[in-house]
Amino acid sequence: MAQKRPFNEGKRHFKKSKKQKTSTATEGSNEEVLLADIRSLLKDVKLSDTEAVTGEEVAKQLPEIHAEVDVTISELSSTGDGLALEDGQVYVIPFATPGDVVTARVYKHFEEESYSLADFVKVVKAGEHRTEKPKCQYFTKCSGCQFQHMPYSYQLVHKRSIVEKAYRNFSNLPASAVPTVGDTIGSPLQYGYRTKLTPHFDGPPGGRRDKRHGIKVTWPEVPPIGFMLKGTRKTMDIEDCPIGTDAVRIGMKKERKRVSDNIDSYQKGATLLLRENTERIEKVAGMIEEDKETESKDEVIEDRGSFVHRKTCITDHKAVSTEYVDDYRLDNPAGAFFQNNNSVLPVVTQYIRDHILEDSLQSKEVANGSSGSSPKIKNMIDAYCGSGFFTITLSSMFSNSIGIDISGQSIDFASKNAELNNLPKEGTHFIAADATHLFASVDTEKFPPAETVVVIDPPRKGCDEGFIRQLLSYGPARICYVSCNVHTQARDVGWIVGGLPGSEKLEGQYEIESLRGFDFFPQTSHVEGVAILRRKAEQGTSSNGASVSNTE
Ligand SMILES: C[S@@+](CC[C@H](N)C(=O)[O-])C[C@H]1O[C@@H](n2cnc3c(N)ncnc32)[C@H](O)[C@@H]1O
Repeated sequence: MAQKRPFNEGKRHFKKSKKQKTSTATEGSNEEVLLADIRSLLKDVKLSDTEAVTGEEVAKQLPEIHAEVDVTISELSSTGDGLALEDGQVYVIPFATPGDVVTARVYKHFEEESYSLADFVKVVKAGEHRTEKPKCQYFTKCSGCQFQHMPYSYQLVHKRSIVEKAYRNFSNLPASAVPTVGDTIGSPLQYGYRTKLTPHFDGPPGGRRDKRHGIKVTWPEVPPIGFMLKGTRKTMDIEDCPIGTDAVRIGMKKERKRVSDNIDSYQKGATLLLRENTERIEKVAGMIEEDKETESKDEVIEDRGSFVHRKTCITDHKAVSTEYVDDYRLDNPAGAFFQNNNSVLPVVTQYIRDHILEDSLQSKEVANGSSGSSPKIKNMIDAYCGSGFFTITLSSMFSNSIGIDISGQSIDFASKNAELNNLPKEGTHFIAADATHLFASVDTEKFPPAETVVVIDPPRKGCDEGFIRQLLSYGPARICYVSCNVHTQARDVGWIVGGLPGSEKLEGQYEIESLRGFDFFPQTSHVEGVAILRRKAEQGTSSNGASVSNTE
């Protein structure tokens, strides 16, 4: 049992501060995001009396490494950790909530940056947001989830603040340029939502050396198969993961058994794929009851109105997985990127449909049922399109679309998906290339910027400057930027609105119309950001491109 010890008690647990090298954070990384939160928490801390008197920085007394301290959590960081401020040092402790008093075991000091990393040991006194019984037996050990002990409503409130802070800390924009962040839209499923899990196992001790020397690798025992043990590089054994869908959880049990039974056939560690696959069958009377009776242990039957969804788990990276978003069918290479929370996808696509044209002449016409002139925005460019998720689910709104993705395999599937969903061939095109080459391929006669919306959904690192520069030169009427990393999204949106360094003439063309998070990842600290931007009206022109008279 960890010993309870109030913070700062007992000198033997403290050591003199030594200068340590500061972390080398990259843009949008966890370290950088955490540092921004730490700096803002420290900002209000006044200099200690001694510092004020001597003008010298006095070496701080910090707990010895591995010492246990009791601290009070004052806030949650954007990385999902509890932050406690004690004597000018911030303690970063996972699995804690604001108001908690927790015992934590310190394992690393960053003295220049005035923060320390610590493992969560136990709750001494629960804060008001620690109300939920975690559904997973591995919670606080596995590194996958951070929030199972918090009510879902509070998770959403916290995720809104993550979006707010991202734009405050990383967009470089004045507060006046950032609209009020909307409430986070929740996921219909808060557990049982992940359609893909990738547990792994490590090779046996000495396995690499044996392999190098041509010796057959031997396994003294079946290794732990699961996810990372929090705060370590070790894999922990995980039998079940309640954020996975039922089909994926069934697959996990089967795969674990298969690997255990065949461990000697592996020469090294491996990552396993568990990807849900859906077969949609038209429902006939009595089918559900019949299917439930004959339902095998490997499948899950779901009643979807006029259809039945038969769900199974794919483990072969090269197989094709199918899922449905509303009535759109999306096929994908099972091992390639596809959104992981199917339950929230109809919600986000409907939101984008409702807002992508807002404020334009077109949306007013649609709302009034009038159609004096032809709709203004007719085209969509889907940058970082993967297997065409946005092109396909938004296709009813546009007559022309073009998608680009660096993965040739995803582009092949995007074309197949367009066909599967009956998108018009002449109006739908996909290119396999780096997104930076996108605008060179866009025919501005077919895609006039004033009649085009660009949807951007890049990987976590965001877009690069080259892409943003070309986007600004092209100048579409509207931009919808979707991202699983709101920090790099904030940086990129900052460039789009405020201009890139050295591109002064492209500054100030855009304004942010709306910003909000969607909870694609319940129980974790991740949030998906959706930012809608519009091109500002040029002088003498309204935002919808119509001429504006200067006379009343
Ligand atoms: C977050 S995924 C989005 C995919 C798709 N929009 C969806 O929702 O399924 C990001 C995509 O960016 C692609 N990608 C990564 N780097 C790229 C680049 N430099 N140019 C174009 N596509 C890129 C990846 O292949 C991946 O499909």
